[in-house]
Amino acid sequence: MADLPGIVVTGASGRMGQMLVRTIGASDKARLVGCVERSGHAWVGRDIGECMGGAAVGVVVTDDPLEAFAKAQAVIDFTAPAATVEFAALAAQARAVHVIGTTGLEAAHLAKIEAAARHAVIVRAGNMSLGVNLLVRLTQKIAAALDEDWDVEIVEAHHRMKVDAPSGTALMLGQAAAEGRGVDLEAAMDSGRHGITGARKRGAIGFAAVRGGDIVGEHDVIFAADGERVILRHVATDRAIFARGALRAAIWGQGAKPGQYDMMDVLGL
Ligand SMILES: NC(=O)c1ccc[n+]([C@@H]2O[C@H](COP(=O)([O-])OP(=O)(O)OC[C@H]3O[C@@H](n4cnc5c(N)ncnc54)[C@H](O)[C@@H]3O)[C@@H](O)[C@H]2O)c1
Ligand SMILES: O=C(O)C1=N[C@H](C(=O)O)CCC1
Repeated sequence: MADLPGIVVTGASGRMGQMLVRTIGASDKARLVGCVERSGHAWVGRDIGECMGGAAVGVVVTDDPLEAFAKAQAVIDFTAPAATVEFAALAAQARAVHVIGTTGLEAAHLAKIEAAARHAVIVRAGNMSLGVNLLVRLTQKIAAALDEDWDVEIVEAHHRMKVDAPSGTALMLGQAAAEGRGVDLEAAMDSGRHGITGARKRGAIGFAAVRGGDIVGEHDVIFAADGERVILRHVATDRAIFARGALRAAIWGQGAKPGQYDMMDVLGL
């Protein structure tokens, strides 16, 4: 047991944090060695098992990430952009693999993560599920096969608490469509239409976001031409798919050289 990779979960009280604690607890390939929450959070100083309504598991939630990371071989991080940037530097200092699921990262955040990856293994993906990563590959292939008579639209739906849009997954799918077509996503992106928008620009890659209720995550990639449509769809019904992917990435990262990787590397897609 002691030779299994030790994992720290950041944002342990969150929707993904709790799912990760359960997934690692049930795994025979890794062990939970730490849980981090923000300072002032009611769970800090308490056993994570009891916080989640069960028996004590011997892991006390801390607000000191460096102390927690020092005991770990990997950090799994589904929190918020500012926290993730801080954790990237600390995980590199502790020589722990950093698995980043956090979305909504902007250019300045990504530059700091890239800097940390010079000294450490970082696996980052806007979606850690096998199904979505397959969909990304399919999107790239279909976009490469179809010309600009086929309009690409990405429609995503998530729960009412999600704070970023387009979703990380939608951006991965948009990037795949842009790569398939050999264009730059930033130049082709048309997101959040409103008002008198004018007719659709040829070659645009459109994004639309739905937010409501407890939707775990749904993504459609629509290729629409005159007279026909191709629609690729992924529907997540359980956050366990993201947690399983993240744990697989943490274990895979143990043998890797410093650098930044994604789930395509982990899954061999
Ligand atoms: N990549 C994927 O597969 C995937 C899947 C699901 C969610 N996500 C992303 O993961 C992130 C979290 O999603 P969620 O639904 O769990 O959100 P959430 O709001 O339920 O959880 C976030 C947690 O992070 C904690 N946190 C914030 N700042 C912190 C800090 N400085 N130190 C320690 N903890 C801190 C919060 O207190 C909270 O408990 C979002 O960016 C979301 O888009 C990614
Ligand atoms: O619940 C979320 O938030 C999710 N975020 C990821 C995204 O932004 O695509 C993955 C799906 C769930």
